Amino acid sequence: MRADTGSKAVSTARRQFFNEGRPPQSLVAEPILRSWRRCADLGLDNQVLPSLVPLTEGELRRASERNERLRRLSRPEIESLYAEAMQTGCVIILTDASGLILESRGHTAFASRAAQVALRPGVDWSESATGTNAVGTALLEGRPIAVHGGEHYFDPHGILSCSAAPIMDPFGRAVGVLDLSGPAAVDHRHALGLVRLAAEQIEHRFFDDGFAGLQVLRLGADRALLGTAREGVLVFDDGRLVAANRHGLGLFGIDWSALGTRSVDELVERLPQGAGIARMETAGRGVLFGRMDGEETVPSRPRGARMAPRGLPQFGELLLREEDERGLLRAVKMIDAGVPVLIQGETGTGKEMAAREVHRRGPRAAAPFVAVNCAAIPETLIEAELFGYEEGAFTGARRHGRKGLLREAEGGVLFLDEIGDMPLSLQSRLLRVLQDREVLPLGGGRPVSVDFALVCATHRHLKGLVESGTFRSDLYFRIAHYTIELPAVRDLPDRLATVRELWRRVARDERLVLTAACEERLAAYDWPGNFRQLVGVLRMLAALAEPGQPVGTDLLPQEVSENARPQPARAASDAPASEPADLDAIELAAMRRALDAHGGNVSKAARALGINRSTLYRRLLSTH
Ligand SMILES: Nc1ncnc2c1ncn2[C@@H]1O[C@H](COP(=O)(O)OP(=O)(O)OP(=O)(O)O)[C@@H](O)[C@H]1O
Repeated sequence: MRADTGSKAVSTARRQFFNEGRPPQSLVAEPILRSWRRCADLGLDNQVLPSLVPLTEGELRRASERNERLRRLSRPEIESLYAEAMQTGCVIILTDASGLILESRGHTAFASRAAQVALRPGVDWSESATGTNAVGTALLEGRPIAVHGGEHYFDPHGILSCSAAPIMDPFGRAVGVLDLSGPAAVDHRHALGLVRLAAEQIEHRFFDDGFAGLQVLRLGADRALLGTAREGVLVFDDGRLVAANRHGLGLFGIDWSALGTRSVDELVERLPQGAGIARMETAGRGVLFGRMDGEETVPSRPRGARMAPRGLPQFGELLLREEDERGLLRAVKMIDAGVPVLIQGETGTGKEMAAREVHRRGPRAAAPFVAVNCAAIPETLIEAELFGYEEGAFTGARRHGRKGLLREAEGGVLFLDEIGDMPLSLQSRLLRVLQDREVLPLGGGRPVSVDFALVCATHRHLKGLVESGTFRSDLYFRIAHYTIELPAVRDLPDRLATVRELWRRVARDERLVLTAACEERLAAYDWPGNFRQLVGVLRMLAALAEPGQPVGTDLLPQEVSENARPQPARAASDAPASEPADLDAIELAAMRRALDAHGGNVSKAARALGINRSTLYRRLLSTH
């Protein structure tokens, strides 16, 4: 249990530990105290924050490249936590295995405060460099941890409240840390649960790439967990356990040290044969359900994740309107014919997802998809990033020069996100490349011919930018031959169905349900951050949900529950979601009212309604 980390208890603990040199008695949690001791042993002075010099842009880029897989697998979780971060004024941080911050996303106001205490990309947050902190301490302790305010070793870090979970690869190595950090003054009670769950999802994704030639067993005490991130995964090489996730190890009460030493028959009587789920007898752990990964039998992604939802048009994983689906199918043909595609839409409407899917379906699928966010790269660097440079082109240039992203997209698709933010000078250079199909690297050298298909995206009104003179009209006409406008969530024709489908994907457990009222509020909200924000909120609800206990409106972020536009038609209650006939809805509403009138006493409400207690229970709890 967490010790009382109220500021008074922590101040007393700090005084005892740092000023009086004696161990504080149960005023801070054991892991925090252990960490303080480690830092003191290293000779760190809690009042003097060491100067933490961030990596240079180039060094950080190389560190990011080395961690490309971690970043790729973490991206969906970071996207999902983004909504939470924006609502609670936090930032999401991804670090490498040593605690070096690779990425930080979220609330800009807090991000700039955090940067003042060096909580920003390129800085080392290992415990030995930065004292007790969620990232470094989670890495050393090997488990998720929250560090609030004064629990940080260094005094200036008292402004932070951070929750972090290490990300373990299938071989039990910590490959990074996911962290949610915010102001110490705000109560971030769900943060630790959210990062723990997100880290679990990322760890599960490590198994998606497959283990050629090895036997991958997916198992759980409940067959419904198979195919979700909560399933156990064990990988055997010639009968020996060589890789696993935490759940798989937990099912047998073993840890990572079992890798390489345990054999399959020490764990299960025999592996499931053939396709489908089998009951498995285990050595001393009762009956489990399991199935083997096989080419045709077991999809590596969660079951049903790609199933077309009833009546909702889809393009890959994107939910959209029928006309958009048709438009994107045409975009694949455009790419094939060498015509650039422009995708417009508000933030979070799936522009990048759409571009990736267009690439995946097109003739260039086997070649790279290179995404460049024109708004995220500093103006001074974007030219070098895009066009590459020769050795010694400018101070700080790499020894052997750099190829540039345009050439890295050779044969594939170049995705220029936020093209509306591209500086005018670069627009002319890009236009020249598109006309000549040649790139001239910075610092001279010979022009190099390039072959890539171009997909651009923007949330801005590009035509308006042309009219105001901030976007070149000739470039506009070059890239906007074929334009698609992705819809905002509020413009979708069936928002309830969209909410339900996204919930099905996010919850991945049929026992997790939303009440009808909750669904309706979600469908009625305007979602300025569109799908990204909606998916983020659904993930948060899924993290809080308990199987069999419908998630009600009380768990919705205030912003959503207060600003949902009232839906006409049926009166929604906080009873489990279903698609009731009107009579059902009326009946449920009556039951709700009776319950309210009797202070939640089911016996009294049943009596007032003239039905028996078990009928009322059943009716209220039924999900269909
Ligand atoms: N149409 C959609 N259907 C389902 N999920 C979506 C859709 N669009 C976006 N998402 C979700 O939102 C996240 C963000 O999507 P994406 O990055 O493609 O949006 P974007 O329009 O490129 O955003 P931005 O303009 O901010 O860069 C995705 O990871 C996904 O979870």
